Amino acid sequence: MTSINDGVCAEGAADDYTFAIRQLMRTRVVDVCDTCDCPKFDLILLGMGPDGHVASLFPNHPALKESDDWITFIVDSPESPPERITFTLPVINSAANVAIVAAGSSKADAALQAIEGKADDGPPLPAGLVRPSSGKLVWFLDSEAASKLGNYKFCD
Ligand SMILES: O=C(O)[C@H](O)[C@@H](O)[C@H](O)[C@H](O)COP(=O)(O)O
Repeated sequence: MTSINDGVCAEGAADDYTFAIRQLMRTRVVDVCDTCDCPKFDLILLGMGPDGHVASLFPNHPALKESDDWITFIVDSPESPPERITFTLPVINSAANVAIVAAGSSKADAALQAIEGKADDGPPLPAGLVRPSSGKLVWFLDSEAASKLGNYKFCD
């Protein structure tokens, strides 16, 4: 378990967390992605906000485009707390397995847009940008969160 250093600023915490992950890769606790230098986690488990954010990657935020750093920081999160650190999309998309869990009707529009890309013409939601390059993505939705999806078979 690697905890976030909350005794430093967000930028320092992101650097410390990156260092910790690098150590885990050196000691082979965490694999390296086959196609890039990112860590390859066995499983990344994500919640999704009603706005479609995952991790602390919010819609239209520049952190969504971060492609150099494994872990980045933000100081202007639209949700409290404003200062956060987050895995970047390249790390999430390097995982062997990614699970996104969403429950409740407040997630229905974002689930539709992320999974089917249909809700509006805006840019893709962060959750819709989760596309593991060689891993598996599984969504876990309750019936309310899945209520706007078409053509899906649901298990009980
Ligand atoms: O501070 C945050 O960014 C949120 O707490 C968050 O990331 C959360 O995981 C989702 O909003 C889904 O949460 P629920 O599944 O509990 O609705």
